[in-house]
Parts: sequence; C-alpha cells; structure tokens
Amino acid sequence: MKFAVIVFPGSNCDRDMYHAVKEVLGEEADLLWYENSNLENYDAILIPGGFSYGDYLRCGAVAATSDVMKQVREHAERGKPVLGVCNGFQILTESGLLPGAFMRNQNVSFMCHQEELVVENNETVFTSGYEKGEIVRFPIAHGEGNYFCDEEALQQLKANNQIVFTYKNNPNGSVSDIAGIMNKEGNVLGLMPHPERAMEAILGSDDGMKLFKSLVENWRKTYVTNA
Ligand SMILES: NC(=O)CC[C@H](N)C(=O)O
Repeated sequence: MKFAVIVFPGSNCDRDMYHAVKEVLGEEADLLWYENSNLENYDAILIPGGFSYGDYLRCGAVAATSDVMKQVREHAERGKPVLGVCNGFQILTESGLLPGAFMRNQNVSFMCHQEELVVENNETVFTSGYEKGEIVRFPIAHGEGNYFCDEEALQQLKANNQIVFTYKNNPNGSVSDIAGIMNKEGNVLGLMPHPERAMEAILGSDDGMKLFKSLVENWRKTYVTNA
C-alpha cells in the first residue's frame, strides 16, 4: 500500500507520520511537498499535524485553500482513505471535508501529553482492528483542539456513527468529548490526538499501530486479490 504524506509550510509532524508508515509499519510512503504534487498513484493520503502557515487566520484555514486539497477532495470522492491528524484534522474541517470547527482549548493553553481515548466505532476501515469500547493511549499536542459543531451537526454525527474516538477525560472542551470523526462515507477520518506518535511501546504507547494496520488490511481485502 502506498501512502502520501502531504507537507505544508509549517507542518511539523510529517516526519513522524512518514516514520510510522514507512519504518514501523513497513509500507511504501512518500513525503510530498504541497506544491506540484500528484496524488494520482497513492492509495491513501495522510495530512500530518503542525502549524501550517503559522496557524495564521485560523489553524488549517490557509492550507485548506491550497491546490493540493482539490486533489485530496477528488481522492476522497473516489472512496480512497484520507487521514488528517491534529493540524491535518483542522485542515479537513476548514476545507469542508469534515463538519465542524476548532476553537482554542478551554484552558487556553497548548497541551502536550498522553490521553486515553475510547474507540466508539470499530466498524471503519481505520479502526476494525480495535474492540468497540477499547481504551487506547495516544499523545495530544495542540492549542486549538476544542472541537465544535452545532446541535444539528452533532445529531447527524451520532445518527451516522461518525464519531470514531472520544476522550475518556476530555482535556480541551470538545463537544461530546469528540477526539475523532469521519465523513458519512467512512473514508475520511480526522483525529486530534496522534496515532503516528503511538507506534512504539518504548515511546510510551503502540496503540496507534492497530489504526494503520486496519487501514492496510482493509485496503488489501478490497484491492489485492488473494490477500
Ligand atoms: N500538533 C498540531 O498539529 C497542532 C495543531 C495546531 N497548530 C494547534 O496548536 O492546535
């Protein structure tokens, strides 16, 4: 399986994402500078965290207007998987690929520590390797992780099982403890905590491994015969 890791000016989790899929998972991966990149030959798109365009205007707002996001949209419309983590999640909401928006953390501080998450939906290409209700530990590292959507959008998310991960102890004020949501079609996932930084037990947790493995296994089942 071939992954594209998109790099924007100010991305800073791109190498971690690349390391996770290329070196820990052992799949094919390329770091792609956001300009002049062609996503055609990639099976999955990863939008890493960071401070794209210095978080000016709103986190992810400027990156969302870049040409490469048109390709990401086309890729998503073809049903291929897209994963946005942290700033990547913010870019996905700003570009309208996922509903909702982000505000400053309730305590207005940048927070960087491990959090426990609950797997709310394990019937997705990203989470089929987890048990429903399983508790996983991923690090968070954000200043604007306070997810917000209006009541109508929240009811839609709940009705369609689009809430994939919640925080066990909500650190940032996110509505309904939301840590990760997907689109209705189930192929675009935004996640505020960092699964790519939870790939090796020696670094504190390897609970992120199942997320990337699920993605690869489901892709093989769909696209590779005799997998
Ligand atoms: N690690 C990240 O991606 C951080 C995202 C964004 N810059 C924030 O502080 O909320």
